[in-house]
Amino acid sequence: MVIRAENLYVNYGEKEILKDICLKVEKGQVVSIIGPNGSGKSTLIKVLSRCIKPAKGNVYLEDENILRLPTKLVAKRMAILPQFKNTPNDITVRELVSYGRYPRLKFGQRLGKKDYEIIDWAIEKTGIVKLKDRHLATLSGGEQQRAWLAMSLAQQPEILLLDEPTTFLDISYQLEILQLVKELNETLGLTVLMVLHDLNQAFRFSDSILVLKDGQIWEYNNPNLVLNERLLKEVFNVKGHIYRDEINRCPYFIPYKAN
Ligand SMILES: Nc1ncnc2c1ncn2[C@@H]1O[C@H](COP(=O)(O)OP(=O)(O)OP(=O)(O)O)[C@@H](O)[C@H]1O
Repeated sequence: MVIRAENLYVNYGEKEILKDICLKVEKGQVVSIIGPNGSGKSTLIKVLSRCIKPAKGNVYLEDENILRLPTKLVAKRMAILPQFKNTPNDITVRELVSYGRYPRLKFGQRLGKKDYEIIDWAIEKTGIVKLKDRHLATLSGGEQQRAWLAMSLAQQPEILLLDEPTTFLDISYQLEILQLVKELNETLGLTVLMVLHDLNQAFRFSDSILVLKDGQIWEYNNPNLVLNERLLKEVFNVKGHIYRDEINRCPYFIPYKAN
């Protein structure tokens, strides 16, 4: 397996946010983290990518404790697209995407031909060729989101951690981004962990679903086993009609409010 978390606890001040999280993610899997607002999804992504330290427990990348690995090595293997990004105003899209290559450069080394080819590949893959010379600050939220994803791809990671990658995107780009993530998973063997709010998209694009409720794992299983009336009621406080999408071979539901 590529990522393993053992008995993770995360606190913010006195408040316990994540409690006793144990999970394994196998190489080449797409795992979506779902759960209500405030259930700890972003915190889990942050602790798995060592943006924050756990109060207790450990995260392993293969068999190495992530806290003991050099930052550059972690950045070579893992790219993270956070929910909130500090968007620099004065750089172009292509410059942003090029930052993805820096973990791969040696001290003092400049970007070379191969780096620029990968930068252009990432720009093309995310459909932002026409935007590449624009300043980031002039782009719409969705366009910026694709530029950030391109930067993550330029990193050529083995593991991609995405926190709500479809925020700000219209439905067409939501599907395009998720299809792209799935394609990269299938063609490059990329392991993907992402937070998704759209449950039906999570069921469609993931091998496994990790459900968080009140900072604990409520369920971690394949979409067919995760989606049921109990999930909708106990975790999301809705009712729903559950169906099967035979084209995409996944379950989906149409929700309605309980009361
Ligand atoms: N830096 C922080 N300091 C204090 N509390 C925090 C901090 N970051 C998050 N929290 C709290 O931790 C809890 C979990 O937050 P987190 O962002 O992980 O949830 P989430 O499931 O991603 O939520 P959402 O679906 O709304 O994005 C929330 O109660 C939040 O208010």
